[in-house]
Amino acid sequence: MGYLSCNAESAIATCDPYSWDLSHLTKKHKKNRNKPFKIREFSYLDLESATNGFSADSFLGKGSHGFVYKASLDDGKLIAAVKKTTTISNPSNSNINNCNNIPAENEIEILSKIQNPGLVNMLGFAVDSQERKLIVVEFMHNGSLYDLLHSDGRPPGWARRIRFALQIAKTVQHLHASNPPVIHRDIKSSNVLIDGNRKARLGDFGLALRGHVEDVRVKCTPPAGTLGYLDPGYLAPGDISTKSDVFSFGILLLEIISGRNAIDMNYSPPSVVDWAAPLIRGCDFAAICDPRIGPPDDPLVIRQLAVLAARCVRSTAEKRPALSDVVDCLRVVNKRMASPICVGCVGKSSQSIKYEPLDDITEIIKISSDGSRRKRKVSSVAGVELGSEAIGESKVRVPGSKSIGSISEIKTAPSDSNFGGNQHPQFKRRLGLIVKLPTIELNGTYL
Ligand SMILES: Nc1ncnc2c1ncn2[C@@H]1O[C@H](COP(=O)(O)OP(=O)(O)OP(=O)(O)O)[C@@H](O)[C@H]1O
Repeated sequence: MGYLSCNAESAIATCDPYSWDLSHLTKKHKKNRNKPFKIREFSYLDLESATNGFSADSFLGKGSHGFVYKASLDDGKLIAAVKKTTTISNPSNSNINNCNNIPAENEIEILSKIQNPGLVNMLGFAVDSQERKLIVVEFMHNGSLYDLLHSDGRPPGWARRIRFALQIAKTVQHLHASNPPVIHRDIKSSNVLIDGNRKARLGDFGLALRGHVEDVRVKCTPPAGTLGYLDPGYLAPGDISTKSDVFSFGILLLEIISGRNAIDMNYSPPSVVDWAAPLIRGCDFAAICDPRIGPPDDPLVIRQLAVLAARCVRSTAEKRPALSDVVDCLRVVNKRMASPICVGCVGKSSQSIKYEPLDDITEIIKISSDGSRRKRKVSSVAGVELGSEAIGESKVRVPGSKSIGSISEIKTAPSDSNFGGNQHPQFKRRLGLIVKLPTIELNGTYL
């Protein structure tokens, strides 16, 4: 069994043109930075036997690029998850400057350079006889946030939801603050996994980009992401920025608050943004709360969460907050959750409370309280095929939206006068099918 042993700095020094800027790390992180992390090269046979021949019993789930299995390695001392990709590797794709790395190659390349307690870290990899990559990552004992939010089991309460949101925000902030920055591009609840300590970790770096936005490699990579979470302003390679992750995080936050899918045909409108926007604008914060748990006791908590989500999904990327601001805000909310609330507030609906203006957000909420939308475009998903799933009829639920892989296949549809004149063309074509992204236009802002 081979080992590729390196610590963060030497890994970067040897495999990468960038140097790893550690200046932003905390004392604790700095202590860990010299701790080497090992990327092991497993043999295919090891993984085959560790998963009982990739048996149904070991099967954990299916993604757009392959299957995930639970593996028992090192005589049962190491429990891991093995991601078996279905995409055959093309040797010409493994070039470090290639803009169209297949997800498995990309994930290995990025995760071999970054390790963080907030990530589903890579332990190693293997290659099968057909040159397909298998990625071995830390096993997450408590499944995905998607399953936690959308399964029939007991739904998580507010304290847990806010903790999860804060943990993920901190991890994404860390990625964005790295040198060079890492843009995840596929933040969504099925890529948030819950570990044995009930901590939310971010996984699936198949679409992630590591580099500065002006780097050729980043600049020439086609847009990618998951429908429902994808920044509507991210239409061309050059549109990429960390703010696209902020948009996806905003959708995730709305999902955490409401317990509904990013796109759900059982709701009208199906897009969580279109659905939540008028309610937040009308200060009807209770209406966006997951009905299974109702609003939090402290109405200021839901107000701050809702307004934060609204800021993250603004259509103008520059107006969205940076992840560091998101972390600050969630820290305040998290602290508030832990502190005793004012007795007089309990039981009142959030609408009956008089709010003190917080900051510029108040202005966002005031834009329209009657729910009317100027320049509004009706949002829906029509005849979209995502992986093996076909969505098109109403009453169809989208079970954990699948990533649209490095979507060189997605091309802006030919301009159509009905949808022209808008800064974000609304329609995209994927494999000949028309995909309409969920967007709202209200004088250039979402809310
Ligand atoms: N490290 C892990 N530990 C435990 N379960 C995992 C792990 N990684 C993935 N899974 C399970 O396998 C499922 C599929 O994961 P995968 O990352 O391949 O796809 P996805 O995120 O659901 O979809 P997509 O590939 O479109 O992003 C997850 O939803 C999760 O239930």
